[in-house]
Amino acid sequence: MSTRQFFVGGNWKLNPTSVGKAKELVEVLNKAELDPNTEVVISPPSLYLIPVRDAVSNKQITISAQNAYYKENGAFTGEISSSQIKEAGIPYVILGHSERRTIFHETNEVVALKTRAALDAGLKVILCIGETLVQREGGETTKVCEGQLSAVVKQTKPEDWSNIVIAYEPVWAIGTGKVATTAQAQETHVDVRAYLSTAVSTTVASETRVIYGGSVNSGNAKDLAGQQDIDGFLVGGASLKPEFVDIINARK
Ligand SMILES: O=C(CO)COP(=O)(O)O
Repeated sequence: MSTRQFFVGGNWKLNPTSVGKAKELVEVLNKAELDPNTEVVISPPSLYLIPVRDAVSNKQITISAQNAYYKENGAFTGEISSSQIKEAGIPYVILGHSERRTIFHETNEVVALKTRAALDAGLKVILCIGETLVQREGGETTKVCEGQLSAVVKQTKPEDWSNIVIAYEPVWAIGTGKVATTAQAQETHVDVRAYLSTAVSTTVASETRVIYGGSVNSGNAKDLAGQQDIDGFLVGGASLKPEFVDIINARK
């Protein structure tokens, strides 16, 4: 097994519907017995970042924003910046989630600029990549993931990668109940490492955590977590349920 620490993130997306419910989710985690070897990160909507930060009592759990703009300040109505997130004591930001790419039209280049800005502000980045069903069926998975990564490679130096976790999230598996098979996920993770090895360095390829996202639940997490190149998960729907604890403990 590698020295890469197992990482489980809960991407709450635009959930739950009140700060009280957000605190209830935190309470479940505060009381749970979590595998001390897993890094646990929860990502509430921006408005709940600070109350959730304050509600977390288990030091093993840290917080992530779900997005950040690449400008530090200015006339950008509706945006928040990485430096504001950092100042609020939030260590992580998710960037390039497929919902941002698809619904909000974020290009590879915009995601790369956001990554650069987040790293410059001192945040750690959960960088999401992944192909659509049409792209997978067209045999383009590797090409698509490499394109998404190469835009970020252009904006970064090898040393930046210790602050990046790559989340491979095939779009066809997100929120659909169709999880990638362990073989499909493992194969793409190997391809991601092969790409990093040539585009950045062999050290970055072997040390960067590559986690999987897309319909992960307590029933499939153990099998996926047993794969050599799957270093954890980014969980959507199941991170809002008590089974999130079982996913955190998938390697226990
Ligand atoms: O998008 C995801 C995590 O970022 C995955 O969502 P689901 O776990 O709901 O499929």
